[in-house]
Amino acid sequence: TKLQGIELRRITMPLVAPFRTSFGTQRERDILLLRVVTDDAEGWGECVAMTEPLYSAEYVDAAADVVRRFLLPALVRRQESGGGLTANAVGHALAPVKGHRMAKAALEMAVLDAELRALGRSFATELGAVVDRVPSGVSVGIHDSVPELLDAVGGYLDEGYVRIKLKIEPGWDVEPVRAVRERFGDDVLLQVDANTAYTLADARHLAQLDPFDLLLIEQPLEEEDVLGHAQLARALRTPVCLDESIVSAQTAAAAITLGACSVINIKPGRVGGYLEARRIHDLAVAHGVAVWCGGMLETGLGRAANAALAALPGFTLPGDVSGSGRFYRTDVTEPFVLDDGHLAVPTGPGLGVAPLPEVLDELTTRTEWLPL
Ligand SMILES: O=C(O)CCC(=O)N[C@@H](C(=O)O)c1ccccc1
Repeated sequence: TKLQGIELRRITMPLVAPFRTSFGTQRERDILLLRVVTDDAEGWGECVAMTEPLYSAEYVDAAADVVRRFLLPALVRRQESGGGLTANAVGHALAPVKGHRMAKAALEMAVLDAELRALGRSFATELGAVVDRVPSGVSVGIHDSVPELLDAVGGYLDEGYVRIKLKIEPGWDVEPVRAVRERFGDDVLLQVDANTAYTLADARHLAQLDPFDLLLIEQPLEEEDVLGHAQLARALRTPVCLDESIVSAQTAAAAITLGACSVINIKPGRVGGYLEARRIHDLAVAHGVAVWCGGMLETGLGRAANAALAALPGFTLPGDVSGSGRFYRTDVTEPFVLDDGHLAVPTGPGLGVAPLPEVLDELTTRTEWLPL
């Protein structure tokens, strides 16, 4: 397919409630969307980078800049050298640029969406989905008090979410977990996410979570401390899951081999795209490591692609693939709505969803057309 140009579009979406994690509180999302126009179709990509580099080194202004100055020219060079621009070729064409995986993922996603729409094939079919609906877990932020947390958890369980993930940090960990277990019982699927907030010195403290039968503890240590996670895993009964540390199939292989994790949270943006996400899935399955699909407060565009990914056979744990209403009053696409604790995997060509023009225009803060 021949690329004609790319639109960079920034939208601002207010969150239905502040979302507090160990690295900060978010009240709105400033999102970069890419619209790729080819001879045959157009495709949408969503960059999951946040406004500030607090989750990882990427941030949305840098993503827009690296697309404009380095990633798009790399695609132009590839196209001018006669190489067809399929999604499979995008990763290779962008490889000389170091890092910026969320920006690369958004670009690959848009090219893949255009390619699949032209072929009339869904993301689910392309990626290898084996189910048509996926179980929805929900991520619950840090609250000001345990009663407020319990109200939030009760609300999500009433909505039908099949798994609860609690954000934790030093000073907000054992007590909220114990309170959730006491109020909602031992059968609720429950896990925690530290977003790198602890150190190895906290091992004995984190072992106090072992009696609560958690599915996993996610990314307790800093992203580069793979060996530390291997040591911590030996000190805990709760399975260790990695998020920020896993940026590629190569780092996933190393983490698994070093015993740093027994579960992996796959986020396509963090690893450079949906094709690399599938490689990590395949690798994890080969090693008997469970994977689940993480979330970055995506709009319905990223949510559609995540639901397709979460339908692959190795995604044996419920992911953070929540309904649109978890974060947004109005989604940029038709909203994803929980049905008996599950989301339907889109079946249409490409993402199977597209922005609603009037909503998109209302949310747009900036748009920029880059011709090739
Ligand atoms: O369901 C969702 O989309 C959010 C899930 C979630 O908690 N995401 C966290 C995370 O650390 O995984 C996050 C949110 C925003 C930005 C970075 C990270």
